[in-house]
Amino acid sequence: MKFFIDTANLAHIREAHDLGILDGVTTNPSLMAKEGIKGEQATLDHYKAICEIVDGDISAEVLSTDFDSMVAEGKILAALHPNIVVKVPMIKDGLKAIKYFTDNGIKTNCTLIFSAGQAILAAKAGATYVSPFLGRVDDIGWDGVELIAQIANIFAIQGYDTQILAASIRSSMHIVKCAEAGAHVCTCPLEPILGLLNHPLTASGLAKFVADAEKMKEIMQEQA
Ligand SMILES: O=P(O)(O)OC[C@H]1O[C@](O)(CO)[C@@H](O)[C@@H]1O
Repeated sequence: MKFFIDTANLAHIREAHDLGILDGVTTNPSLMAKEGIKGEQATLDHYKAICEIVDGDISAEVLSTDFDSMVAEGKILAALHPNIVVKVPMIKDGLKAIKYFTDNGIKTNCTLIFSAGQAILAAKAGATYVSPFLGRVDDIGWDGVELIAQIANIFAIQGYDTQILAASIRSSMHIVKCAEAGAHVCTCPLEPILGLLNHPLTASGLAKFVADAEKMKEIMQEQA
């Protein structure tokens, strides 16, 4: 499973990149706004800055919701860098835009996926990625991981090339569950990724190793 970071924060992107486990980045208008990015040129410049840090797929979302405007916006985004993936919402015009981009060699990420039916439509239109929103499905009392597993099963049976990008991930355990359920990619903020590092037995085991190493150093100094 690939790891994408879900943020527009350049420091967090650098930190995840420096861990050596980062395969790409996803952003959305809310995440861009959180970083204070306003206006078209500032937005395009920010995407370019992200592309300079990470050599992997970078999702950049269109803001409009009609076919012609989405195509126009997507072309501008895709022209920024070969790694840009145009993120398009799961609506009727979005589906048509995905087909258009696919036919013109532009990668897409179909966002706002909440059902297997929506994932099938996006795959049929040729989306590079579908983004089921696992956390938001959990929020309404349904099972987000089960949705990922259902889509993974359907895509395997049908032989779809579209990759499942598990989104709206809220915890380290969500990441592990997505890997088990067959997601090709998970995208989440830095914290759940860093959370995977932690285990109390690792912490107590390391404390003992460090203490014993100190004792060994003291003995070696005494003997020197
Ligand atoms: O429910 P949340 O935490 O706002 O997450 C929404 C998700 O939507 C996305 O836009 C999908 O890629 C991600 O940026 C994010 O994972």
